[in-house]
Order: sequence, then structure tokens, then C-alpha cells
Amino acid sequence: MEENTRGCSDTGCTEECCSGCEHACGDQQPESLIEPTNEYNNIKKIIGVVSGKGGVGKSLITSLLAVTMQRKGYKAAILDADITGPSIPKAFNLKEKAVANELGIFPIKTKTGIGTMSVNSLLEDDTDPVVWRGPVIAGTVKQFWTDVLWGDVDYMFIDMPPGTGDVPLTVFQSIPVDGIVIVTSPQELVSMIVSKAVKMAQLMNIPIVGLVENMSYFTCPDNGKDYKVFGDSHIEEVAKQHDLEVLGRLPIDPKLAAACDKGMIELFEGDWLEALAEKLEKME
Ligand SMILES: Nc1ncnc2c1ncn2[C@@H]1O[C@H](COP(=O)(O)OP(=O)(O)OP(=O)(O)O)[C@@H](O)[C@H]1O
Repeated sequence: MEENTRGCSDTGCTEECCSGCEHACGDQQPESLIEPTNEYNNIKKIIGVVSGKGGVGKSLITSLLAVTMQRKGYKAAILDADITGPSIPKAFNLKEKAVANELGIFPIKTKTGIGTMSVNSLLEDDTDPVVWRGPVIAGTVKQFWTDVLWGDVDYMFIDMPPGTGDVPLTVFQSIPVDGIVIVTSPQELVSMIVSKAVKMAQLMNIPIVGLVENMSYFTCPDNGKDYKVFGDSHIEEVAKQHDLEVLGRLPIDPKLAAACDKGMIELFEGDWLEALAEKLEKME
């Protein structure tokens, strides 16, 4: 029987080394940190929307995805886990503040009935900055999962905070996310950013649904030609490298920016996310 340096052998453990041990002894399973959601909730699919850096349009894609699925007749919801930069209430023009009773917190519904919860729905003043430490932020996101009365939801989309820090880690550990969508923009950094997101998903054992490239091109209203404002995209190569699919490309569209700014994202026109929506519908 061979023993490795940490005291585990191929037939079992000889020391208490399993927590954090890279040798899969099989004697002790790591404890799941997944939290149960409120007992009144029935949430079928949970999709995390991530991006390696801020400002690439993660919140916009999250909103468009929820609107797309709601239009298809599903019940969609958005959990805004971007606590320090919440964008969801603005995109849907939600000014109402959340209320709670002894059973939990009621989500704020959009005009078409999408349930949402965001820190801005709890703060007295939308402009109050959230100057909280990591564990408090992570705890708030956890509460959005455990304490909000989401009810019946077919697709819940989580607008994740950018990067791979404390909060995304807690979200992935405490919410049973079924898949993640990676949002990128066509810039040189894309390869590194996608690689980081892929590695995090692998570490967390969460399947990647696919990639969405935002701000891919700009269609000139005068001549109808497409221009690659950020240069040539490398998304196909990067996708191939990681065996992923590119499931959507969105143009830079001033109408999208205006819809977001005016809280009218539910009126958007465009079928850019159709392939992604179909893939979500086929998810087991
Ligand atoms: N395809 C697009 N065309 C025009 N404007 C866009 C597009 N995508 C995003 N924007 C605008 O860019 C800004 C940033 O988008 P968004 O808030 O979705 O990014 P984000 O990745 O969620 O950023 P952060 O993580 O920093 O919150 C918004 O004002 C949004 O309206």
C-alpha cells in the first residue's frame, strides 16, 4: 500500500487530511455549502451571468435574457448579485422598495412580471454607496437566495459581480447554479478573461452554457454596413480552445443603451439571444 506525502493511501485515509486534500481518497466527501432556498420557492433552473471585467454588458445581457425567456412564456427572475454596482432596477425602472413579512422578502416585479431582487430595492436612497466588506456583501447575496419569496420560477438569472473574488465564490458555493453564461467584448484581453471564468466554473463544477460577445460590431445607420469598432474578434478561437459555443453576438446599439438608461429594457427588439434561449430550453 503506497502512502503519499499527506498521509493518504490508495485504499483510504490514514490521517485527517481530507479537507482541502488534492488526493481523492473517497473516504470523506467535502461538505456541501449549498443553502436551501425559502420553502415557498420552486426554482427550476439557475443561470449565472459572469464577465471577467466590469462594463462589458453583463447586466444588460442578464436583463435581455430574462425578458427573452419571459416573452417565451416562462417565469423568469433576476437575482442581482452585483451588490456594489446594481443595475437591474434602473434597466426595468423599478423604484419601489422591497417589503417583507414573517415568511420572507417579496421580490419586486417588473411590468411583464419578472421577479427581481437587488440591493437598490432595499436601500432608502439609490445613490447610497454600498461600503461593505466582502463577507457582508456575500451574506446579502445569500439572503437574496434564502429569504426572498421568489415563488415558481422557470429561469432565474444571477447578475454576478465581475471577477472571481469572494462574492462570486460564495454565490457559486451557496446557490445551486445549473450553468453559467460568460459575457465578453471583442478585445485582446478576452482570451485571458474567458480562461479565468472557465477555470472558476471547472473549480466549482458548474457547466458553462456558452459565450456571448457584446459590442461585437456597429451597424452604420447610413449605409447598413457593419463595423468592428473594437477590432477583429477572437471569440471563435477562444471558444474552440475551451470547447465552448458562441451563442450570441450583440451590436453596439444606442437604442439598447437608451432602453437601459430609461428603464425600458422590456421593450427591446432583437433576436440576438435566440440561440442561447434555445439552449437554455434544452438544458436537462
Ligand atoms: N450592446 C450595447 N450597445 C449599447 N450600449 C451598451 C451595450 N451593452 C452595454 N451597453 C451599455 O454599457 C453600460 C454598461 O453595461 P452593463 O451595466 O450591462 O455592464 P456590466 O458588465 O454589467 O458592468 P458592471 O459589471 O461594471 O456593472 C450600460 O450603460 C449599458 O447600457
